[in-house]
Parts: sequence; C-alpha cells; structure tokens
Amino acid sequence: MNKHFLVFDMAMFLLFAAILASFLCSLYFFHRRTRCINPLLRDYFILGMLPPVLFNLWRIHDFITEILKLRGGTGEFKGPWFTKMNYLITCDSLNVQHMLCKTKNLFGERLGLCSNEDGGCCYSEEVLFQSVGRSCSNSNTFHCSSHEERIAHKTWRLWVLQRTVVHRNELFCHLCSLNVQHTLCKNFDNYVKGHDFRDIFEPFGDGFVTADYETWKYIRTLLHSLMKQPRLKAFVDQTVQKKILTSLLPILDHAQQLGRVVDLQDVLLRFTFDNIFLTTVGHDPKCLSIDFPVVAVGKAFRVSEKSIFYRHTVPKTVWKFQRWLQIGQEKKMTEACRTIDEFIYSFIESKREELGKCTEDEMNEAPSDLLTALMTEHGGREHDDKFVRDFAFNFLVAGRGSMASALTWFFWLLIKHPIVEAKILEEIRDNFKANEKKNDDCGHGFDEEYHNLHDQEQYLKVSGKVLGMEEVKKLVYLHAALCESLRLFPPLPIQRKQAVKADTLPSGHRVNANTMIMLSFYAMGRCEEIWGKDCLEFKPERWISEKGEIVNVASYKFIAFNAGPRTCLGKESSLLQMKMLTAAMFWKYRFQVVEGHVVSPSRSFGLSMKNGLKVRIMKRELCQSYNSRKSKQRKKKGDKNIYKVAAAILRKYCFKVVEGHVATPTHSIVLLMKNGLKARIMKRDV
Ligand code: HEM
Repeated sequence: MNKHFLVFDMAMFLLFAAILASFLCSLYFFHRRTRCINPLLRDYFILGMLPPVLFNLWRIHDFITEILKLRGGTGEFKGPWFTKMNYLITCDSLNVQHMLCKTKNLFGERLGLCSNEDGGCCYSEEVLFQSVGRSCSNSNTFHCSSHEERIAHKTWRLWVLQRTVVHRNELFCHLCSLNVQHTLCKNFDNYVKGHDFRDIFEPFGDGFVTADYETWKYIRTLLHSLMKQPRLKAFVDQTVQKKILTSLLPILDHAQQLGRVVDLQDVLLRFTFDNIFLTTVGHDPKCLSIDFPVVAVGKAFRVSEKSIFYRHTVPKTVWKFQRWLQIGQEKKMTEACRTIDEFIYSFIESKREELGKCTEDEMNEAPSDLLTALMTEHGGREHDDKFVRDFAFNFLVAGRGSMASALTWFFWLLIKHPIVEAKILEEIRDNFKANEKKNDDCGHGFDEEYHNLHDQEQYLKVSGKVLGMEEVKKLVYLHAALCESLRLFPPLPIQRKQAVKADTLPSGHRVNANTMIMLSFYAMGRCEEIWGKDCLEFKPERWISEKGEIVNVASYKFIAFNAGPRTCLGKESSLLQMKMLTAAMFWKYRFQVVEGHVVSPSRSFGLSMKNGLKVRIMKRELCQSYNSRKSKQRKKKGDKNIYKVAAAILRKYCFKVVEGHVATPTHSIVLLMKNGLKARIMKRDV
C-alpha cells in the first residue's frame, strides 16, 4: 500500500514539475517573443531562429541579404535559448553611418536637405534653416518659434513617423528638443568592438583590430604616421613589382606551358601572403613557388581564421570549455597561435639585434619594412615585444586575406564579363600609348624598340617592368571595375559592433547597452536603395562620371573598406596593388574557368571561394596594329575611307543577323566578334 502511495506521489511530483517547466518555458517563450519587436525570422521553441540559418548556411550572405530586404533593412536575430547569441542585424546605410562615423547628417539627408558626403560632418543646420527660408547665424538648437520652422518640424515629424517602427515618441521627442548636435553626433564612440569581440578574436591581442578607445586611437595614429612614410610606400611599390615579375608571371607561364589547371585563389593567397610578409617584416616566406609548398606559418594563419569563425557559430561557454580541455578546433587554434608567435617573436628578436648594432644614420637607411619603421621610431625603445607582436599579427591578417579574396572575385567577374575585360585591356593599351608618346617626345624611339621586340612581356619590362603605382593611377576604368567587384563581394562581408549605451538608430530600432550589432556589408552592396534596380549587375560604368572621372561614393554606402574613423588604412595602397596585379596578369594571359567548377562562397569570416577558382591559362594573342606610328597614320587616312565605304554598302544593301547567331567578344586585346557576324544580305528597294 505504502509502495503504491510512493509511486503515486512520485508521479504527481513529476507531473507537477513537467507542468511547471512547460509553464515557465511558455512564459519565457512569450517574453522573448514580446521583447523581439522586429524579428528577422521565425523564433522556434528552444532553438530560436537558428534552424533556418543552419539550413541556409551554405549561402549565408545571400540569405541575410534576402531577409533584410524583406524586413526593410534591419531586424533582430535571436539564437537558441540562454546562449546569448542575439544580434541586431542591419544593412541600412543610415544606421551604418550612425554607428561608424562621427555623423551629423542622418536626418537631413533623408529629407533631401544635405548633400551626400562622406564620414560625417556634412549635416548642416544651415542647409536645414535655409531650406525653410531662414538663414542660420548660429546654432545647434532649433526652436519652434517661426512659421517656417514649424513647417520644417512638420516635415521632420512626417518623415520620422514614416520611418520609425518603434519608439516613435521618444525619437520624436529627441527631434522636438532638437539639440541636434547632442543627439546625432559622436555615435562612433558609442559603438565599439567590445569585450566579447576581444574574447573571440583573442589571437589579435591588443592590436588595432580589437582595440577600442584610447588604445585604438594611439595605434591608429602610429600606424597612420608609419604608413604614410614615402620610404614605406616606395618599398611596397618595388616589392609588388618584383614579386609579380620574378614569381607570379613565371609560375603562370609554367602552368600555361604544361596546360595545368591552376587554383587562382590559391595563387593569389600565396602572392598576397608573401607580399604582406615582405612589407611587414622584410622577409619573403616564398609561399608562391613553382612547387606550391606548404608553409607552416601560412597554414597556421588559415587555421586561426577558421577557429575564429567557429567561435562565432557556437555559444561562448562551449568554445571556452573546449579551450580549457584543449580539444577540437580550440586545440588547433592553440597550436596555430604558437607557430605564429614563434615566427613573429623570432623576427622581433633578430631585428632588435640588427638594429642594436646600427648607428643612427644606418637606422635611417635600414630596409623600410613596417616592423623596422616601428622599431626605429624613437629609437625603438618605446614598445615592448608583446606590443610589436600584436602590431605585426594584426597587420599581417588585415593585409593578407582581404586582397586575395577581392582579387579572386574580381577575376571571376572579369572572366564572366569579357566586354569589361576587353575594355580594361584597351585602357592599359592606351596607357602604354601614353608611355610611347612620352618616349617619343624624349626622342628615345621607344616605339621602334617595341616593334623589334614583338613580345608583350619584353614590352612590359622595357616600359618600366610591370606597371608601377604611379602608372596604374591612370587606369580609371580598371579602378571602376575593381570598386564594382568590391561592392558585390566585399572581402569582409560582416562587421560586428557592440553598443556601450542605449540608443535609437535612424531606422527607429532601439538598441540597449551591450546589444550586439551585425552590419552586413554584403547586403549593403546589393541594396536597391543605394545602388538602384540594377544593383545585382556587374556594371563598372556606374562608377564613372560623364567627365570620365571616378564617381565619389560615400564610404558608408560603398562600405567594403569600412567607414568613418576606422576606415581601412590600406585602402589606397591595396587598390593600386590590385590594379598592378590585374594589369600584369590580364595583359599577358586570359583565363578560362574549368568546366563544371562550382563557384560558391566559403563558410568563413572572410568572403573567399569554397572550392577556389580553378582555371586554365592561355597566352593572349598579341595585337600590334594599333601601336605603330605608321599604322596610326594609316588609320587616320583609313577612318575617312571607312565611312565612305560603309555609306556606299548601306545605300545598296541591308543586313539581317542570322537567327540564333550568338555575338560574343573575343578574348583578344582588340574587341572582335568571336563567332563573326553571320548575316543575310538583301538588296534595298530604294
Ligand atoms: C581589398 C583589400 C582590403 C579591404 C577590402 C579591406 C577592408 C578593411 C575593413 C573592412 C576594415 C575594418 C575592419 C574592422 O574595423 O573590423 C579594415 C581595416 C584596416 N585595414 Fe584594410 N582592407 C584591405 C586591405 C588592406 C591592406 C592591404 C592593408 C595594409 C597594408 C590594410 C590595413 C588595414 C588597417 C591597418 C585597418 C585598421 C583600421 C582601424 O581599425 O583603425 N587593409 N580594412
């Protein structure tokens, strides 16, 4: 009898516990749902919004772009329960400007009152006041005293009501009090990398990637002064030219002669790796060699990047526990960091030794890599080894993957768009013509020299090795094509920020202190509001003004290099380097993606290609006819004749292109039609 009672009691207790647990779960579920005002996805029981993300992980950036478009550019993601994997995700350019820049023009621009400038400081109360018919003599505050101002207020209010999803009143109150300066400025300081970011990006130490506040300001100022040194710029220019000529072109030549399939992404990664190492520590790890060696430190960098991505996909407690036990990806991370540290510290030691023996004058003439420049600053005594290690590590990562990734996507787009490729070649050729003219003027007879060589590589060598940084500055169309590629495929597709204090974004979304925010740079590059209806098309022309100059797009819209005070410091240099590389490679070779090769983004923090970019390499046919002075003269005479002949033919005949005939351009320097132009000829009646 007692036993029966015990079983009954147990059953009742379990039933009660189950009811209580399900009640608490429902309560929590309900609470989560009510707190999530702008969900991006359906919030599942316990799993949160994770299931659809896992389902679409293979196309995660496109998936985020699609859902952000559906939700008006901003929304909340809630991870599984109690994992703290909650984010506000946005691709709204005004939100991005609000967070990244010391911005002032948030509202004015939407009202069409401000011009579209970069990085803050273009909001002008003056413009606002003038637009309502009163010129502004002072002031940051805005009182509703006159009729015109009340009209302006009304416009603001209308816009705010249209735009704001939540907290309308609060935002409107901000505007009503209109202490504009206070509300809209200095947001940059409110959105930091934060301690969670530093935890995940632990191998970066206290470098510029993870630093905030004063530490970041100090490193940024230091980096800025080092990177703008003419010595370093000249060193980078020479290093890239030499590396292209002595490693890259011979390796491509070798692969072309053997008819080998080459993974262009791998080649570019190796190139940028050697290049950034040379720039940073003055040593060439020779990753880009004919036998494609496995270089331990290169592998270690790849592993550490993979591990950082892994830390983004699991709750903090899980990877921390794994790290404590030293198992799985965390074990690999520890080993990789050890390899990298040994490598960097050995350089620091040998550099300190070398520099210790140098006199002041010799120090000034020492090779101009970044580490030497840093260590010779104030006699090099200011920074300890840990500081130099973090500095070097951050710089190596910042300059390595991003350029290789940008170039891989760019080359793939060029292969897919032969007309753009042909235009780039045409521009390079025109640039050579400019060289030719310059040489003619000096009386060097360079033109003749070229025609004796009959070989492009020789031509490149004679005309100043490969094109240098100064020369590629002239290539406007190539610049436009690169920007267009970076818009569609930003090497860093996501940026992470953490709010320090509560705030309201221009989109009206409320941000609490410590809210994690993801800025989707990838989605921003494909945003119709910024780029128009044809935002998914690869159109370099959108970057070129009627005057033939590059259109200046605000960096909080063209976001690949980040915006505001944390804008990429390597932007200008990396664009020039990429132009040098593209000019050298595409001038000499054409590339064909291997049949059946699938191009898709990898699951990593940077936007690389999952399967690489497998191509066959072919030598480009040389077209000389344009370059000779004689042919130029012939061409001038010919031009007049051509019009006469064309007019005579068209007067007599009309032409109809054969049905199904495909008109595609050739892969040669001159834009011809690959399949010719097949047409039926009819006599004109008149
Ligand atoms: C296509 C090439 C590149 C792209 C798309 C790119 C993009 C970016 C982005 C998005 C950031 C912001 C990162 C963050 O705050 O989390 C950044 C920062 C930075 N980049 Fe680049 N980068 C490129 C190449 C380079 C190169 C070659 C160098 C150096 C030689 C470089 C040096 C830096 C530095 C020093 C920062 C830190 C700025 C700061 O936090 O104050 N970048 N870059």
